[in-house]
Amino acid sequence: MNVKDYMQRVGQAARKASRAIAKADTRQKNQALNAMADAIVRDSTKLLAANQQDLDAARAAGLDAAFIDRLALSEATVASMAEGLRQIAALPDPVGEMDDFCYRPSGIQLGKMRVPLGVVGIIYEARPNVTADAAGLCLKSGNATILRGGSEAFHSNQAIAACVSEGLRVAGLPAEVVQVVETTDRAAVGELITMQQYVDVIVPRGGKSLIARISAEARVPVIKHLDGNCHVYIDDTANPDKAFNIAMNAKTQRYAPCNTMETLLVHTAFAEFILPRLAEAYWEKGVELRGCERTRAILGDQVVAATEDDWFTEYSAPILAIKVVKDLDEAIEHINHYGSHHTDAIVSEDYGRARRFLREVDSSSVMVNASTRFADGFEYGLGAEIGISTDKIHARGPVGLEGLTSQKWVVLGDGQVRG
Ligand SMILES: NC(=O)C1=CN([C@@H]2O[C@H](COP(=O)(O)OP(=O)(O)OC[C@H]3O[C@@H](n4cnc5c(N)ncnc54)[C@H](OP(=O)(O)O)[C@@H]3O)[C@@H](O)[C@H]2O)C=CC1
Ligand SMILES: N[C@@H](CCC(=O)OP(=O)(O)O)C(=O)O
Repeated sequence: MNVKDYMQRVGQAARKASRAIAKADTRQKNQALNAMADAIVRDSTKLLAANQQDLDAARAAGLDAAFIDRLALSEATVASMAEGLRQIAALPDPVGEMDDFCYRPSGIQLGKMRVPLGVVGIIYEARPNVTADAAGLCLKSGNATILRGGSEAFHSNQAIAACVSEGLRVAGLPAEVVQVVETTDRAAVGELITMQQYVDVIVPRGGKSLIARISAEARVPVIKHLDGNCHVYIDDTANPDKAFNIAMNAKTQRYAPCNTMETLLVHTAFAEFILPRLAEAYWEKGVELRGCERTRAILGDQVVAATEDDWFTEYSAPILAIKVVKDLDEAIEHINHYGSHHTDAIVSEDYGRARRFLREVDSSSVMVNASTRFADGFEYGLGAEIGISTDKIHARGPVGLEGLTSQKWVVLGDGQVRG
């Protein structure tokens, strides 16, 4: 396959399809979403067989447990993919919503209309459910999409793509509204991020290697969905049970997701009290601890000495960095310096400190007395999510339908001219 020619054809077709989907009515889009869900349920055996092919290859390649966990489909996850599409169908259609109308002194009436972005290219990890979620959200928000999932999920993604195509066909929409790239060649990513004439925005979901390439080569606007180096800061006013439960859940509920805590910060006046209880529970779950000098003084040599690199690291694994900090200022400074502007939480009963944390930590979700694992489109009531934007533009944090649209100005007059 000549990847350049192939991607040019994909881009051209997406641009054409974006015009059709932008004007499709809500009933037609919902029909497509429900038909996709029906096809996924009907073809679940085929989807699981395709996924098994991917899993066998991933295991043979020695990929780790967290990776396999992301890649694996089960009857339950296939059912929830279909359910996700039905939930997207049930959400209000944002396209064409008009608001903020007012009269200007000139007599014109001014407001805003919500519109699709156009063609959205999404590059994501080997997690097959993203194919269905992203296809559904882009469709409902009136966008055409080009999906490039992780190569290890190739067979699963192609099987899901067949169900998506069927849904589009049943609703009489062009098949090119959702295209799943049919090659694992990374040259396709290079094309996707430079086709300004066909692609309006790129959503890269991934880690360091993807970030490096996007930063160096992208010519299309980007909404970055990058790594999650998330923190929990336990203040000395924290309720001990809340602190314990949140710190455990944020690290151990699942190790791979980007909203999992990677560094725990603890106020110096609370460290001797809370750290031994936490460490025991982490060790029981097999979590390796890497700590600053003070942490090691409290917990002993079983804690590996943390290096400067640890504070920057997203382990995506049962490893946790721990740092004892002097006060809230040091915690905020640490998070803003070493973090990835994804999701950070404070555990505190002090209203003023909690408010400062919310205001001063520069991350897409800031939380008080809650686990970072809540940073998720479904948990936030968006139905599903494209991912978690670590950018600062209109789409920040979990991105759903609204994040896939923008607004244009609408002017209503009855003959006014500018004097
Ligand atoms: N903010 C968010 O919403 C999310 C963030 N993430 C982050 O993603 C990371 C985990 O995912 P991981 O599996 O490591 O993801 P990777 O970054 O390895 O891969 C993600 C996608 O990017 C592609 N890719 C990676 N490097 C390149 C490159 N140099 N050129 C072209 N394509 C490239 C991959 O393709 P290929 O298959 O060829 O490797 C894959 O499709 C973590 O850091 C996690 O926090 C994950 C999910 C959501
Ligand atoms: N928002 C999702 C996580 C998204 C994400 O991080 O994906 P991944 O890194 O592939 O596990 C959740 O909370 O499960």
